[in-house]
Amino acid sequence: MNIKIINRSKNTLPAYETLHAAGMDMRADLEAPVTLKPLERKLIPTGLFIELPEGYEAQIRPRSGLAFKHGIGIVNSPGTIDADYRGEIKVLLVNLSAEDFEVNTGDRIAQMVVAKHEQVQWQEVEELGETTRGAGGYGHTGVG
Ligand SMILES: O=c1ccn([C@H]2C[C@H](O)[C@@H](COP(=O)(O)OP(=O)(O)OP(=O)(O)O)O2)c(=O)[nH]1
Ligand SMILES: [Mg+2]
Repeated sequence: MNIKIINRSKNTLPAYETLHAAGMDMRADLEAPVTLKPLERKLIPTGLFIELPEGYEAQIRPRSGLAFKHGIGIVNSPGTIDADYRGEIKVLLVNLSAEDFEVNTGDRIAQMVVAKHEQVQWQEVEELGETTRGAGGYGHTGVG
């Protein structure tokens, strides 16, 4: 499917890095390099603006390589880009390592997955359907 995009960044458009990749890598678009100190979070601009069709969202997800090698995560992971959002897509990185982490323009800082979603209407009732699980949760089936 085609999705309208405005690219005001210094980077090429986000792209799937492999044939069947779910996510397109997103690159930082900065005036100057940004340093994230340990436990610091910063909103990183991408210079990208998109127009998703109704019924679609874009999820901004972390990259596992950055997470594993440098402890870099996304605070609100997965970030949600609404179909009616017309602002710049930004990525809220956090440094969960003990070392400073520098972000430069062009660095692949996150990945974007475009997904379908439903919008539901509530049907308010007094009782819900019975199940074997019932209200059990938070590990009630055990760990082993
Ligand atoms: O990682 C993200 C998450 C959100 N957004 C943009 C697109 C999204 O449509 C909008 C609002 O995001 P969200 O609903 O998660 O934030 P909110 O705190 O509920 O703000 P709002 O009251 O504007 O909905 O911000 C981003 O650019 N990056
Ligand atoms: Mg919101």
